[in-house]
Amino acid sequence: MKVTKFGGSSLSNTTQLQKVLSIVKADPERRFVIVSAPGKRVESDTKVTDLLIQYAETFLNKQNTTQIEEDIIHRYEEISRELNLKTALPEIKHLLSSLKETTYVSVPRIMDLFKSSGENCHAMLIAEFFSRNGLPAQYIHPKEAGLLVEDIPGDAIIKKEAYEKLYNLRQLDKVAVIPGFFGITENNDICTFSRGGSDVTGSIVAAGVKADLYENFTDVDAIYSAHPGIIPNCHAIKELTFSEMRELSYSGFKVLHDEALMPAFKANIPVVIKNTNNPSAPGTLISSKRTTSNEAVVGIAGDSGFTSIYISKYLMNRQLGFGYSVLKILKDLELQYEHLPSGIDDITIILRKDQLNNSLEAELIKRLQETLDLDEIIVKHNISMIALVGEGMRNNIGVASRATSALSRNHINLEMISQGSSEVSILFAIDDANEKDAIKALYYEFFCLAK
Ligand SMILES: Nc1ncnc2c1ncn2[C@@H]1O[C@H](COP(=O)(O)OP(=O)(O)O)[C@@H](O)[C@H]1O
Ligand SMILES: N[C@@H](CC(=O)OP(=O)(O)O)C(=O)O
Repeated sequence: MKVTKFGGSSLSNTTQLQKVLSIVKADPERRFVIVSAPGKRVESDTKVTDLLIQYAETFLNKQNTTQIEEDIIHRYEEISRELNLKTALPEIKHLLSSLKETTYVSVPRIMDLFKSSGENCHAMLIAEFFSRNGLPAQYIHPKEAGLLVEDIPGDAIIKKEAYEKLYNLRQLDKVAVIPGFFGITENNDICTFSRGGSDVTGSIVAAGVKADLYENFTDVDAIYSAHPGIIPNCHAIKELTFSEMRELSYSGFKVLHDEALMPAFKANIPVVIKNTNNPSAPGTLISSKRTTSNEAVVGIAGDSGFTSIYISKYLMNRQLGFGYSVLKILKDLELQYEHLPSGIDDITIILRKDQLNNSLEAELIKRLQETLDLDEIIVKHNISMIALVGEGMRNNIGVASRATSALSRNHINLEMISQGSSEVSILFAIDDANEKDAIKALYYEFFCLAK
C-alpha cells in the first residue's frame, strides 16, 4: 500500500493532471493520493495558495474581493472545462465565494480557512477527474479522515490520536483523494501546517495507514547534492537517511518540507522523491539506512535570513547560570534560536531574522546587556547558514578542514562554525552575499575533486 503526494508543480494544469492520472493508475498499490493546490503554470504565474492569501488580505482589509475571487475560481473553471468535469465545480465555486461571508474570529483563523481552500477544492476536482477516467476515487476531507491537529494556526502539529483514526482509511475500496496542507482541531476549526505542508500531510497519512512507501512526486528527477539552480548538472542523490534529509531540508532543500519526515521516520516508512514528468526515473530513496557507500558528504544546503548576536564576557565560564540567563531572555521575548555555539568567554546566538523587528531587537540587546553585564555585543544581519551534511562524517577524518580550506581559497570569511554532536552536519555562518559562491566552492571540493 502506498501513499502518493503530488505537489503544486505536478498539478498546475490539465497536462500535469493527465500525467498524475497515469501514474496513479499504473500501480494499484497507490491507494491514497494527497494533493496540493494548483501551482505555477509558468515561472511568472502565482500559486493558488498565494492568490488565496491575497483574497484573505483583501477581505480582512474590507476591500472589494470580486477580482481576486474571480481569478481563483477561474483556475478551477479552466481545469474543469478542459477535463470535461461537471459535478465538483458548483460546490467549489460556492465554497470559494462564500469565504467572504465568513464571520470574523481572528486573523490567523481567517487566513487558515482561506489558505486551506486551495487544496480542498482541488481534491474535490481531482477525485471527480479520476472517477470519470476509469479510476474509482473518493474525496475525503481531513475531518472525515481524522487528521486531528493541535490548534496552532499556520503551524499545526499532528495529534497522536489522529494516527489510529487514519488507519480506518485502509477499508476504503476506492482511491482516497485527500487535500494536503491542513487538519482539523478539536473545536472543528481548520488549521494549516506551515507553507509547503502538503508534504507533511502525506507523511502523516502514510504513518496512519501504515503504508509500505510514501511517494512524494514533484518536478525534479531526484534530490540533488546542492540546489539545482546554483549547480547546473548537479549530482543526483540515490539514497539518503532520514537524519541526513532532515538536516538538508531544515537547512534549505525546499524540495521536501522539513517536518515531513518525522511521521514516516517514526513509523519506519521509506520515502521516495519522484518526478511527475519522468516517473520511470528512480528518484531518491530516504530510509533509516542507506545501502550506498558511506561518503563523508551527501549534500550541501544553504539558507539566508539569519542574524547572529555575539556576546562576550571575561570569565563567563565561571559564572553559574550564564547560559540559562541567555535562554531565559530569549524565552521571555518568545524568540527561537537556531544555533548557540559557545567559547570560553563568549556565545553566539543565531536566530532567524524574520522574528525580529527594530524594537524587539533593541529590547533583546538591552536585556542581554543589562542582565549579563557583557563586555562586548556584536549584532550581524544578513547571515547565511551553509550545511554540509552526511552521516559518513563520523568515520571520515578531515571533512571540516577540507571545507574551511575550500572556503578560504575562495576568500569566504567564516562568522561561525558548528558541528553538532550527532556529527551528521557541519554548519558555517557566512555573509549571505557569499552564499552561492560558498555552495559552489564546497560542491567542487566534495563532489568534483578526486578524493
Ligand atoms: N537539492 C535539491 N534537489 C532537488 N530540488 C531542489 C533542491 N533544493 C531545492 N529544490 C527545488 O525544489 C523544487 C521542488 O519543490 P516544490 O517547489 O516544493 O515542489 P512541489 O510543487 O512538488 O511541492 C524543485 O523544483 C527545485 O527547484
Ligand atoms: N499549497 C500549499 C501547500 C503545499 O505543500 O504546496 P506545494 O506542494 O505546492 O509546495 C503551499 O503553497 O504552501
